Order: sequence, then C-alpha cells, then structure tokens
Amino acid sequence: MAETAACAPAPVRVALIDANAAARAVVQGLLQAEGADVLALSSGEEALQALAGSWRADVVLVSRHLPDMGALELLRRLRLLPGCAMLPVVLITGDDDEPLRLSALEGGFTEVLVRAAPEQLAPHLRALLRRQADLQRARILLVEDSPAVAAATAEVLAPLGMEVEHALQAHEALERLQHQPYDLLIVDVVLPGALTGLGLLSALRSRRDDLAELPVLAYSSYDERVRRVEMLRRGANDYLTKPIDADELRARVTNLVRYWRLLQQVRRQHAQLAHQAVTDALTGVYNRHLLDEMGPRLVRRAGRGGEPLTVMMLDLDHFKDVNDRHGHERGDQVLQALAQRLRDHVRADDLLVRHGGEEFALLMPRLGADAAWAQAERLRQAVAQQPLAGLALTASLGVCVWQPEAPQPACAAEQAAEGLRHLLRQADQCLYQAKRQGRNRCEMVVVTAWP
Ligand SMILES: Nc1nc2c(ncn2[C@@H]2O[C@H](COP(=O)(O)OP(=O)(O)OP(=O)(O)O)[C@@H](O)[C@H]2O)c(=O)[nH]1
Repeated sequence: MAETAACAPAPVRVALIDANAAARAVVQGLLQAEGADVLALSSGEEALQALAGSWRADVVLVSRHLPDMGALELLRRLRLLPGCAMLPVVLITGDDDEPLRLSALEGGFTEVLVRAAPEQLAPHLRALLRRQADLQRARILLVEDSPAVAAATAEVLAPLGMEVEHALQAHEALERLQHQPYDLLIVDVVLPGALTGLGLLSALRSRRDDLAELPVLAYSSYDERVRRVEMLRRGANDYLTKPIDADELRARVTNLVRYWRLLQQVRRQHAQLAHQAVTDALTGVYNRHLLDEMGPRLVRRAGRGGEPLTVMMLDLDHFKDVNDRHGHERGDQVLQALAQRLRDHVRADDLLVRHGGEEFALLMPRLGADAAWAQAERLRQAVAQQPLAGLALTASLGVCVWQPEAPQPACAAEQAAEGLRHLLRQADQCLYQAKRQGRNRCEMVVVTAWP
C-alpha cells in the first residue's frame, strides 16, 4: 500500500521586496507575465511579518536598499523564521559590480540579479522561476513503517511543494522505484520484512541503470556512529538522526534534489551533444563521424559471418544548377527532402550517412548483389519519380557489394577501417561511371575478396 501525501504543481510564489514603487511594479509585471504569484512589499518589517504568517513564499526577491534595514539584515532575520532556512533569497541590485556580487553570495544570498532593462531582466527571472518550478515538481519516495512518522515527515516537507509518496516496506519501495520516476528516496534504516533499509540501499546501488545513482537520505532513531558510517559506505548520500529537525530535513532534501536535477541536466546535455556529434545538422541523418565509428564494425561483422555487405554512394545530378538558379536556401531544402526520401526507403539496420555536399552513403548489411541492384534502382526511381522541394531532379548511384565467399578470420579495427575505405572507393568509382554514362543511373561492382 502507498499513499500520496500532497501537492499538485502550483504557480511559484514570489515575495518581492522593493521600496521603489516604480521599480517594484516593473519586476512584479515581469514575474506575473511568467505566471508567478507575487506578493509585493516595500519594507523589511513588512516582509518579515508576511513571511512569518500563513503566506508561504517559494522565492524571495529583495532589493539592496530598504527604508528600515539592509538586505543582509533582512536575510539574516528571515532565515530564523520557521520554514525559511532554505528559502532561495535573491538580491536584486542596480550595481553590476563583482565585489558586491561576491560579498552578497558570501553573505548567504542564493543569487544576485542585476536590475537591467525589462527585456534583459525577463530571461533571468524566467530562468529563476523555471528552476524553482522544476524543484517543486520533484517526487520523493519515503520508506517508513510507521504511518504516523510518515505523515509527520510529509508535513515537514509540505512547504517545499514537492510530491511525497509513502511506502511501508523496502520491497514495495523497490517495486515503485522500478516503475516510476523519483528524485529522492528517504529511507528509515530499520524496516520490518526481509529487506531492511540497508538491503534496499544495496539493491539500488548495485543496479546498472540511472536508479543506481538516485539520491538517498537515510535516517534512524539511533545515533550510532557504526550505523551511520555503514549507511554512507553503502551509498547513502546523507544521513539524519531522529528526532528530525524540520529545517535541517528540508535543507538536506532540497540540496539532494538540486544535485539530482543537475546530474540529470548534465546527462541530458551529454546525450544531446553525443547525438549532435554524429548527426548532420542540415538533414538530420548521420554524418561521417558515425560512418567512421560504425562502418568498420559492419565490415567486421559481415566478414565474421561471411555475409554480404553493400555500400552505396548516391549523388544528385546537376545539383550545382539548383543552387545557381534557385539559391542556396532552396538547395538546402532539396537536400532535406532527399534525406527524408532516402530514410523512407531504407531498412532499420541500414546506415544512411551524409557523406558530404549532395552525396549520401548507405551501408546495407546482408544485402547480396541481386537485392542490392534492386534496391539501388528503387532509390534512383524514388528520387526521379517525385520532385524534391518542388524541383524535378535525378540521382546517380554507385554500388559496391562485398560478398565474402566464406567467413573471414577476425581482423583488427584498423584493418576493418581500411576495408571500409576500399569499399567506399569502389562505390565512388561506380558513381563516377554512372555520371559519365549519362546520370540518372546505377552502376555496380561485386567483390568477393577481403577488401
Ligand atoms: N545548398 C547547398 N549546396 C551544397 C551543400 N553542400 C554542397 N553544395 C553544393 O553542391 C554542389 C555540387 O556540385 P558539383 O560537385 O559540381 O556536382 P553537380 O552539380 O551535382 O554535378 P554532378 O554531380 O556532376 O551531376 C556545389 O554547388 C556545392 O556548392 C549544402 O549543404 N547546401
């Protein structure tokens, strides 16, 4: 059994404290345009009173000069209010001055925003709200055998606006973790059943997927050094002892979720970069880097299995005329349409690469001579039969089929790369023949020896 204890995503609530009415109205307008719920205030005392009351802020934005206290004093007093220890507090100042920024950050401000023209300030505010909203969307799984303790913990976490789910036992938690995304696991070390908190942690850390790195905050009623060290040694990111201090729990949870989100962002960017590195930006098909990476593997695989491998080079005819007559942009559209046409006509395990300019290379595993010829003709017709970006064009193809007579002995990577270069050169020579013999045609060669 599991319960959900809370909180649908809500607008980010911002307490905006600025004595200057005109400047306050500008920032308030920008924040509201981004969907934030803004409480606009003009003095430090007013802010402290509001934040000590029932209105809960997700972020505080404070200008440097207030009539009744400095921003730093407001920050210090605000941190003492219940639930405000981890509240992001952003200093907004007209001075774009490095020493001031550093001393504000050292003083405990979460970040410093320079008051600029609205169009320059807007993206910074948008990013701030997005980061906050992202944090509020976090999902926590709390594994605790006592429903009363679980309810109390969820209540402590409620001001963070995160969704807290509850599992009574470790095996149930493991099941949920495998099927739903969470940003943090909070686990009581001592749990009934075959799987304890320690066991759950070990099961998680021994996985081979992203779950292995999910942040874990462990807690226990016993402040035993040995137990604490054991949990950390098994991979807990943090450890707390009951009775848990509310501000401390919120602070640790926020830190761990931020760390996780950052890690995921880095991973996403890494995957995106890796994708970009092997993709041609104009057409979206693979580029030569991928051909260099994957091509030799296909050569080795074909050799090992004694299976055919077909290499094709396809080149648009008189493409220079397209650029000359219709402009480079139209030429680009033609290349995009061609790439899509080719994608529509190749199998899932064929490798389609933009080899350069208006030339595409295709590597087709397990395609013998007859099938390769039929496929080359199909591709030629697919180009000629329908206009590309509104222009009637044709293409020529050079085809080299490597049909090993028997399985080949294993070969080194460099040998396979040289083999691939040879096959590509042969296909290129066939393409040259096709161009010389009038274009809009295919030429093919079959080789049986190791290339
Ligand atoms: N629009 C556009 N043109 C490109 C791109 N890459 C190469 N080209 C152009 O492609 C043309 C290739 O011309 P050529 O190699 O003379 O070949 P062709 O006109 O197709 O003639 P044949 O291949 O002999 O039929 C050149 O004008 C290049 O500028 C690109 O990314 N976009």
